[in-house]
Amino acid sequence: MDDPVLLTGAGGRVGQAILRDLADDYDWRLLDREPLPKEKIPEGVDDDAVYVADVTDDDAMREAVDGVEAIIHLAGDPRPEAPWDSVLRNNIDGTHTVFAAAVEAGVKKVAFASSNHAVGAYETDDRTPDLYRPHDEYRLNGSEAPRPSNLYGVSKAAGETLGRYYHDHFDLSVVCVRIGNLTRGHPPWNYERGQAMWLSYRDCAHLFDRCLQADYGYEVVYGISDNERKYYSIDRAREVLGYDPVDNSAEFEQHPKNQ
Ligand SMILES: NC(=O)C1=CN([C@@H]2O[C@H](COP(=O)(O)OP(=O)(O)OC[C@H]3O[C@@H](n4cnc5c(N)ncnc54)[C@H](O)[C@@H]3O)[C@@H](O)[C@H]2O)C=CC1
Ligand SMILES: O=C1O[C@H](COP(=O)(O)O)[C@@H](O)[C@H](O)[C@H]1O
Repeated sequence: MDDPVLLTGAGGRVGQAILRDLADDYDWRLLDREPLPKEKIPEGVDDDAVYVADVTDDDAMREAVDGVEAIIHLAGDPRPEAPWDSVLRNNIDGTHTVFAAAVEAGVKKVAFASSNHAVGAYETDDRTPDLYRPHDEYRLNGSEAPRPSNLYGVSKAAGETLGRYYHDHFDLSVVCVRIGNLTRGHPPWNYERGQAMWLSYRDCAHLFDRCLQADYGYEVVYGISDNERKYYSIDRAREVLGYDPVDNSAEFEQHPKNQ
């Protein structure tokens, strides 16, 4: 990719996982509403490529996307318990502003950070906890309709729909990644749901790298490692994006203290 890539929410966990492995692979433009401390900015990223801005600010977003080839849009309120006023502003309005600025500037593709919480209500009482265990064969594959767990999940489903709209009407390539549970170093201990949807840092960076490199129209994929316990299929991410994860939460089943 010759032209810059804009990373919104660059100072957060997902943004930092991406930059940890891909710092040297792209001409990054980093955006976050919080000023990024030095240690969060990779060497080689100039000060003028770092934007302190809110994604709901139309003018700031217009400036940030000018000349950009692709966007990884992560900025937003990531809390499953986030209240409506926050997800409405940061997640829905912010995502609309990013997509609108993208099409106006002729950006080619946007990878949008959606969430497992867009589909959390598939985890019904009769399916759980078996759903989280290796023997269970139930799979969500990305073609199912959203069934949000909470208002945060509603905001992610809205982001996916905005992506569909901007793809269908403006030919923007959009991939919505329903990210599972990004945890550094190992999956969450004593949390079967978290182990089933674990996304390791290196698989996260690889997945978003594939989102930048692959050709697609509009896609919804799951962003998890190749966990034995999975109830999200990663087949579509493999087929369309060439995603080839290396981690599996089963390799970390026991807390080191209990081994
Ligand atoms: N960490 C995870 O396991 C998962 C994360 N996601 C999604 O991935 C994205 C990133 O999540 P994390 O890195 O975990 O969150 P985080 O809270 O660590 O990072 C989010 C970053 O976005 C910035 N931000 C928030 N609102 C903003 C706004 N209006 N304008 C500009 N910047 C803003 C924050 O300052 C922060 O640096 C979020 O959209 C979240 O919903 C989805 C599923 C799982
Ligand atoms: O979307 C998100 O999902 C993960 C996993 O959800 P959890 O309810 O099982 O913890 C969450 O950790 C993350 O903060 C959130 O953005």
